[in-house]
Amino acid sequence: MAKAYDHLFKLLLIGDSGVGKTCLIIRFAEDNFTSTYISTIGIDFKIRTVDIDGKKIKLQVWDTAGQERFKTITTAYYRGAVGIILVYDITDEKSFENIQNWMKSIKENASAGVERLLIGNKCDMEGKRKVQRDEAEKLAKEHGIRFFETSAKSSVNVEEAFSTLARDILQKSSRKAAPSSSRPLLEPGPPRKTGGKCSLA
Ligand SMILES: Nc1nc2c(ncn2[C@@H]2O[C@H](COP(=O)(O)OP(=O)(O)OP(=O)(O)O)[C@@H](O)[C@H]2O)c(=O)[nH]1
Repeated sequence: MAKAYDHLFKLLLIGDSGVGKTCLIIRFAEDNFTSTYISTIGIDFKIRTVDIDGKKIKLQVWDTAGQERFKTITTAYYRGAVGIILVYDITDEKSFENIQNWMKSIKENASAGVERLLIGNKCDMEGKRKVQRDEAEKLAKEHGIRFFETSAKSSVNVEEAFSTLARDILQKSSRKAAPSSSRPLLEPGPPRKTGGKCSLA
């Protein structure tokens, strides 16, 4: 029987407790949202297969608990991920400041070539915004990664963020598989654009 997918990518979402990691995954995998907050215990995952540039990509998306007490369990999952999404909440300054710590955690625990992406979630709450978009853009640029403002609630940029990460991983893996005359894996890629403006002002 033909394989149901061409590639399997393991993705991981990390970030402070309450920023919306679970909701982003539920929006992406099930196109659903609930405002009831049930904090993740340890780790969980959901699956969705997407079509990227004619390839079937099965995304296994791991949801980690943001609470400090689960750190030993969650960091054990970093190593197997090919992509990590760092999430903060645009209405919570502290969650943005902590992105530096989450970056450090990736450096300490993830595989060297892991593809990263930064998300500022809850962009439907413009009136309560504490983190300016340009601050986050600057941070993303410093780390050479892409950035999206999303809303799991209003379904803004969620699809775009996940498929952009999947596409970047796919392109990286095909460059890796290509003959040595092609661009080396570690050479910086083309300038990285950040995601479109969160349309909910
Ligand atoms: N307004 C708004 N609320 C959101 C959004 N995403 C999540 N929330 C709410 O924020 C709260 C926390 O969401 P979760 O997805 O459980 O947060 P988490 O990051 O998984 O939290 P932990 O499991 O504790 O790490 C819930 O009450 C959600 O309904 C969003 O895009 N907009």
